Amino acid sequence: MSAADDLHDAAADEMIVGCLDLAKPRSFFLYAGAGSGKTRSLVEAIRKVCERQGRDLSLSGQKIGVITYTNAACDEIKQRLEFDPRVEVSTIHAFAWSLISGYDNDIRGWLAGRLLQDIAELEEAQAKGRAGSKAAVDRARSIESKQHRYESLGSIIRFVYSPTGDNRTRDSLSHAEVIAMTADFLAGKPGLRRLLVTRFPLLLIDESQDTSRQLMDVLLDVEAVHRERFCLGLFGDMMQSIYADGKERLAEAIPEAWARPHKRMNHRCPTRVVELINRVREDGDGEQQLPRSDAVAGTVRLFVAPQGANKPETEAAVARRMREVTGDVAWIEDSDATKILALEHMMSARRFGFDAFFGPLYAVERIRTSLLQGAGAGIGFYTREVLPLIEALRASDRFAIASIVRKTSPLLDRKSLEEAGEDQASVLAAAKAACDGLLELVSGDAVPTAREVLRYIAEKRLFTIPDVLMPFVAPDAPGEEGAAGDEEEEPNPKTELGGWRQALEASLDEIARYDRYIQGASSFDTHQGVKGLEFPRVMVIVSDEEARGFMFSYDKLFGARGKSETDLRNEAAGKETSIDRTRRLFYVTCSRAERGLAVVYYTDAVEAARAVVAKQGWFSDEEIEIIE
Ligand SMILES: Nc1ncnc2c1ncn2[C@@H]1O[C@H](COP(=O)(O)OP(=O)(O)OP(=O)(O)O)[C@@H](O)[C@H]1O
Repeated sequence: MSAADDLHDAAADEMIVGCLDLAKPRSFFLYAGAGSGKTRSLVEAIRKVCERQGRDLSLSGQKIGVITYTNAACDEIKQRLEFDPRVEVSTIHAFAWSLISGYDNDIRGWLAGRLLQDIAELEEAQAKGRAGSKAAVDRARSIESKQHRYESLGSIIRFVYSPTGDNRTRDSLSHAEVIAMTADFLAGKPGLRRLLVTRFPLLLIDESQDTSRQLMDVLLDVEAVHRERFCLGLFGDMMQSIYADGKERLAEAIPEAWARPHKRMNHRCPTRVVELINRVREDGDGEQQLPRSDAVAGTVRLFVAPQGANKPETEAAVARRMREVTGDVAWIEDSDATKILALEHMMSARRFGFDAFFGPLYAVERIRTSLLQGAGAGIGFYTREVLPLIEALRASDRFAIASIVRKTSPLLDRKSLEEAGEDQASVLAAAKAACDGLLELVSGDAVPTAREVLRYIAEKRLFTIPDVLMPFVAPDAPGEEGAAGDEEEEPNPKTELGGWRQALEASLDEIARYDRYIQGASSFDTHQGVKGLEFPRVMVIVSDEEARGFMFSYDKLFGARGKSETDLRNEAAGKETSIDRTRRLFYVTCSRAERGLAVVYYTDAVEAARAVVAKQGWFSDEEIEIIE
């Protein structure tokens, strides 16, 4: 270990600690690339503040607030701070809810307005659409469900929300609602702003490049109004902004008055990888990093393969070649030791066989982020209730079965048991019969579709059906499917309803595979899944054809294809282009590597691609190989 390297960016850390002064707070925006130890800086700065001003915090009952991107990051930081009670670490959702929970009348009013607006929009679409079509039936059901929720608002005394779990009952709020509501309340209620800055005079946000733009905008406003007594500290890296709901051009929105600490050393990557990511970043914001003086040299290779190649075989050949080049046998002998990163989720979905479920939902912009996080009531219904129950049933794990069913099944809720009175045995028998039937349904030769399972569960009342899935509980009325040749109005696949309608036709197995993927339990992953993580060996798969090319283009990033008219238009208007997005994805994935990095580039014209990549200079001639 080189102590000088450890201390290379000490000035930035000192600046951050200086900003976190309760008596004279100053907001800051940390500028630092991959592997620069941002999380470490955050934890160390908080430790110092607690040492110096912890007593003041305890006396005033104030706290240092830390907002993380994932629950895993939240737990990690809490642990590293030894669960210090003066620090409140939470995800953005939990943080937002901690601010607004209890304001039930305001929540009711906000929801009423939102539901009426949604209903009006659906009715307008209904008036324009074709009566009797699938889309019209879905819309009618959605209107009915929203109307029902609207009517029940008056009877709700206390709204509930669970940042980690799933909201199911009529008094519960969704993730998106809590975020939108908090942003609106903070914007319109000066009292709530004051409460925020009094409770959390120091508020730090990790991965701020991907924090919901609605909340980021309003927090920047709060900071501007309460600058004298509030420090907003933003940690993150704009080059690693990979979710669509983050605030674009956050760095440019930072006020002059803020401090801008800067970290330059990369503590994670080998020298060769640092060189590569510096080149990738050159045309982005130009930020350049230094490798540690004790960093290993590391190995980087770009393998060019034809688009029509057998992909699993090609990738196995790449691993063999990496073993040869590096002498590191783990490339092939330990399949879990290499992280294979598809830059686009659909590529993973096709490889793992969960695309029929994932594809239609992924196409719906509004729910994309929660889909990738495995969140949302519809997803949770399957991944946190149905699948665990089936697993427990298959294992005949009576304890697990009972605990899952007891937790959320309406069959066994207090009301049902009370109503049954003396006859509770029959209620339990009904639950058992429902479980046995479910096991039978999923044990046949043909795996049932997600919708078949949904309908079974609704019929037996085994679990409460979340609102989003309610329209699919009843069978489609005759004619809804649309006779052959009939020009029925198709449900709009861009809507949540249209997405779910298609996704539910996938087999239940697909949802199980989707779940494993989202949990990071496979050796495959993507940039989203590996955010903040590091691995010894990384294989990055890039393939425009597979990635469908509408959001990203590696051919353009590597220079094999010219910019489109849209790219040029966006560039001229100062807007983000597909090349910018692709560059950030590539940066995130490459910068995870601690030793070896293999990039597998599938393309139509192998020789031509090799020539342009060599000309671009990111990889040397020796580092580029063609795999036939
Ligand atoms: N000052 C330091 N001295 C030694 N090691 C460090 C230092 N700072 C960070 N590290 C190590 O470098 C690696 C990267 O740190 P960390 O994950 O905090 O970086 P990051 O900036 O959050 O990365 P990214 O943005 O790429 O996710 C970790 O293994 C961490 O332990």
